[in-house]
Amino acid sequence: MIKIENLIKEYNLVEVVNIPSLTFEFGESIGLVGNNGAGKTTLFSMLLDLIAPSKGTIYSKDTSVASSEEWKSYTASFLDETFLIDYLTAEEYFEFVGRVRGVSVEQIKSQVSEYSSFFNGEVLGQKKYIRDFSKGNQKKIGIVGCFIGNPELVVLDEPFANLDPTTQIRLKELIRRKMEDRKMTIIVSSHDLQHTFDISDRVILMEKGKVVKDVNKASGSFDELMEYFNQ
Ligand SMILES: Nc1ncnc2c1ncn2[C@@H]1O[C@H](COP(=O)(O)OP(=O)(O)OP(=O)(O)O)[C@@H](O)[C@H]1O
Repeated sequence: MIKIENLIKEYNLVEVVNIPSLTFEFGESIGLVGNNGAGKTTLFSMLLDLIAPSKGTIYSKDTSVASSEEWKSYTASFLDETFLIDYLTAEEYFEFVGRVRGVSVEQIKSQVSEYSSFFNGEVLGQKKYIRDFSKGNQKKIGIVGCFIGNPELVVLDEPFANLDPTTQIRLKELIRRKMEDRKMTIIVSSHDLQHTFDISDRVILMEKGKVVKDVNKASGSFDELMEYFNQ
């Protein structure tokens, strides 16, 4: 579904991403891990055409994301709270996102209601603007907004950060449920190795802009990744 070719991003002549070749298959759940500054967010930003690569191309369904808008119709992402519209209530935001994705108001309401346990009573019916929610609840709104309309590709940057332990566990269940029928590709970056391993078919480890490990959960082991971080 996603094909990365000869991708380089430089800032001030320093390479922060250098990925010669990488593919993500449709229906895969991919975890992206790596220490601070490894290049995870920069990679996501290029995948979502928020920044331009210095060299190379990212293809989504064989079309370059930098030269077409086609991928936007089946892709949803939440990198941080700047992706939200903070002067809307949560309900207004979901309605806005749903309308953009061609989902009817009734369907939006019904889809959003599926996440009531994830929201834990703190998001719906609060009569407050997104900017007035806590960071964790803003994150919940952003994550659920991604799933409205069941896009084919979901990109989440550090979705576990700022969430309380109960919500982290519920998020893992939610992602696993979403992946059950393999009709979605999910790419998640995280500093939480255990959570990443729990929800991913494949874990990719980045270091200084490069992919240094690409572990398939079926054949690789969690210990293999832990060893890297224990050095
Ligand atoms: N606009 C920019 N100008 C200069 N350097 C940048 C810019 N954006 C990112 N970088 C650098 O690129 C490198 C990769 O940053 P990036 O945010 O992608 O890492 P990350 O893996 O997401 O890190 P973290 O886990 O801390 O969020 C870092 O060294 C960062 O300082």
